[in-house]
Amino acid sequence: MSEKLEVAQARLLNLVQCMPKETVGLSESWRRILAETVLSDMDFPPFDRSPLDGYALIAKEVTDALSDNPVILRQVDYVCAGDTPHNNITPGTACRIMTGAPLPLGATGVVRIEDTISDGGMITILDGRGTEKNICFKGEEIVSGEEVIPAGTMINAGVIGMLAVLGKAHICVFRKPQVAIIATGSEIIPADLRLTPGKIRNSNSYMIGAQVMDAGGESVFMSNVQDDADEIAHMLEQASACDIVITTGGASVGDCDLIGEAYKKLGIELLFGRVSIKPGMPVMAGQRNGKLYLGLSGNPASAAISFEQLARPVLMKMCGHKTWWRPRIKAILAIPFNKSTKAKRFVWSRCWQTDNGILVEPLHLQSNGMLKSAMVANSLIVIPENTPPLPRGSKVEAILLVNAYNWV
Ligand SMILES: Nc1nc2c(c(=O)[nH]1)N[C@H]1C(S)=C(S)[C@@H](COP(=O)(O)OP(=O)(O)OC[C@H]3O[C@@H](n4cnc5c(N)ncnc54)[C@H](O)[C@@H]3O)O[C@H]1N2
Ligand code: MOO
Repeated sequence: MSEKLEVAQARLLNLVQCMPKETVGLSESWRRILAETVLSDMDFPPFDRSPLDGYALIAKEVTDALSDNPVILRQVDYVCAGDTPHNNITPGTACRIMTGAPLPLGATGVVRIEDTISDGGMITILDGRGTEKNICFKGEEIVSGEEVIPAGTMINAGVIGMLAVLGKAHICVFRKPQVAIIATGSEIIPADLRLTPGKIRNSNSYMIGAQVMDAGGESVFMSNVQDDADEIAHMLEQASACDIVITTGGASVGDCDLIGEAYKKLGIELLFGRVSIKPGMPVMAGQRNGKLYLGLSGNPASAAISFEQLARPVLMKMCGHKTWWRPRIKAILAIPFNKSTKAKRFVWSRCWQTDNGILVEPLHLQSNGMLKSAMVANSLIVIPENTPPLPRGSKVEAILLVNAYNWV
């Protein structure tokens, strides 16, 4: 009996929790998930500053200044970014100021350098309009005490920059789950070896390893093993120091499909043995002492889809993400999809925006042993169970193969 996908997902998600916390340096924090809410202990900017290279002055003195009606001021100071002003601005005076430098006391605006002429310490203002807007005010972005970044945020480039602004050189994040990856199959050889008759190179470990990293986990590559239940059990045991153990191959019903037998040998309790999806139906999950074991199909495209649907949400939860699911869109089939669908089907596809909505095109090669479509897909069409062939123009749902962090 095949488990329904949603039931299988719920069972796995119930089994795992968010990882413990650890502290990392800022430069190692990209793509990690914040485990603390970050407060600011200061205003930002920390002082009123100039957004321009120009002259700080009293704005209302130059409001009407134009080239045929210039205002002449006396320069009393000079301040670069990193300096502090020495003199206050009083009526009739100005301070030459650089971008990012603190505004002198008394200044209420800045005129850009291109709108001035400097001659012997006297500054002619040729255009003073809008001068009062040329100030970045203390605290205009962040006020002291503010909660700037909530726990659970994924640290993208913007967040990393903000953490530096706030002086957070070390931050508390959730540990990355370690995922052991074992390719099983007597036909499998490492990617760097010459092919001999009957053998194929192990592509699954590399592909699943990349999917693990994309979901925020750390891939631990174990040696490949032959179709031998004792050998598989031995490798599973070795791998069980990791947080999750994923195998590929041997998940179906053939004489050489021995993952189930290896689970039995180790006392791993089977959670389910098949899931009602195409591709990826042969996929098993087990648990021992609260640790999750996932047996993905050997067929690369099936393994990739099972990983997407079952392992990825689990890893997203363990990593501390608030959203475990990729974004979904409604789209229109650009070409027919001629197969009928019994079990829920995921179809590698490309979608694009048009003036009349989003169109989506199933890719040509969809076989469970092929990877060409997975290389170029930007989406997966989701076809519900018991759906007849779909004509061009049908409305379908698709999962976007992008990360949802900035989407919802
Ligand atoms: N009688 C039945 N036979 C099959 C069924 C079924 O329901 N009844 N299901 C089919 C489906 S669907 C799939 S998918 C496969 C799944 O088989 P396994 O998960 O047991 O995987 P294997 O047999 O070990 O390998 C399948 C295929 O993938 C190649 N492979 C395996 N490992 C790798 C790797 N690391 N890198 C690249 N390619 C790999 C392997 O050589 C096989 O060609 O079962 C069907 N059969
Ligand atoms: O279920 Mo198999 O994984 O169709 O391709």
